[in-house]
Amino acid sequence: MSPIFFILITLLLTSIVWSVIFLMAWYTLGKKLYALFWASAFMCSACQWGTILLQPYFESDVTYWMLAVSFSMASVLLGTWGHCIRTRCPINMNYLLAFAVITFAAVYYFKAVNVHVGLNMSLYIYYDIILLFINAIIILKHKPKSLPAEIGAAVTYTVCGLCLFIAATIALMQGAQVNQAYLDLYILINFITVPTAHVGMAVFIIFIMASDLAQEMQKLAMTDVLTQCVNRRGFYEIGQQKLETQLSCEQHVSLIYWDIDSFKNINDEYGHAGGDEVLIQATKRVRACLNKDDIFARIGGEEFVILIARDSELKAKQFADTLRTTLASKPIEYKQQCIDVTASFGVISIKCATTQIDKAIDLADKALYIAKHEGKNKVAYAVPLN
Ligand SMILES: Nc1nc2c(ncn2[C@@H]2O[C@H](COP(=O)(O)OP(=O)(O)OP(=O)(O)O)[C@@H](O)[C@H]2O)c(=O)[nH]1
Repeated sequence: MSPIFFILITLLLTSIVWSVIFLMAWYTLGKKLYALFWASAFMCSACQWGTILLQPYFESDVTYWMLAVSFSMASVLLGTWGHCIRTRCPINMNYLLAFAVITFAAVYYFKAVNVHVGLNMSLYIYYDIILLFINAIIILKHKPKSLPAEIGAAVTYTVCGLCLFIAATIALMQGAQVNQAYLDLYILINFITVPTAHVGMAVFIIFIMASDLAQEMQKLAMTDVLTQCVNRRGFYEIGQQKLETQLSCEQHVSLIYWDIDSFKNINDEYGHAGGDEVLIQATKRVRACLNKDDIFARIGGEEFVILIARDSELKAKQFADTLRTTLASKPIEYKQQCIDVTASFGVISIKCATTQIDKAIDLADKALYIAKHEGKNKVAYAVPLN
């Protein structure tokens, strides 16, 4: 029996296994739609290898070829669709579908109407190659800093695309009729690279899903459930890093420590649920005033810190007063009742990138203590940390 038969059997079985794995990943890892697309992509791949294995049983060579071609194109298209969904890439899938239909029609034309072996063997592979390159770009471009799994997947897609490009070009070089020498070379390159690329792509996609999950978990571990702010642990982890980057970008950095005034009284008057609602609404109001890069953390019951960077020292200093007036501007509604809320603020300017964030928090906390002692609903400034 030809070794190609065994390679095809291996490809068929591994495609089925990958499809089942992606189906299970869809079920267990939060029913992400893109996992379903990848499961279908590998199922189409299995159908493609199955069709090739069953070639001797087809009465019409055109039917056999067009079926194998459609499974190959569907597999790459569904895989790409999955990546587009995961990365929220704005590519209009209708264009890729239309491109697939045109390629399919062209392959049919050169297979059944005006026979040209080189073209009917290579055109659909060129379609697959273009999609593989698109995949690599989508995966790398959607975030400023790609995950190692994404880099690995993009490299695998690119290498696979390049190998297929060589194989397709050799197939095309046959011209209108079969050329045995080119055909043998095509088969050699194809069957050396396809199994490795196949396994490589599947493993990297699984690795991407695991990395996404790890990132989600890490985000959850650093998020306060009630207010959706960063929690104490998260602030210590990202605050220091942020401080260094912002100061190196010549930004003016301030740390604001604030605390809702007489929160115990709010709890006593409106109950714990009322207190929780105040925390939620107050943080929403504050968040609406922040820039995208500011870090907003809840580090205690009704105590928060914000690390901001502004292009002038005055803006960075005055920002706490904007927050104070915003919070006090109107009462918070809770069960048809109005709760007046104010907060006190301690602010410290940080000028040196090596400043330890916990030292800055300590000094801002001392300033907050002064604001409380001066009658609450106030902003107090600590001596800047040089
Ligand atoms: N509703 C609610 N209350 C909380 C939460 N965490 C802490 N608290 C309450 O917040 C209150 C904080 O009270 P204090 O530390 O005395 O502070 P305060 O009443 O705001 O007084 P000042 O800070 O001096 O203005 C306590 O009664 C805590 O039980 C929470 O997640 N939800």
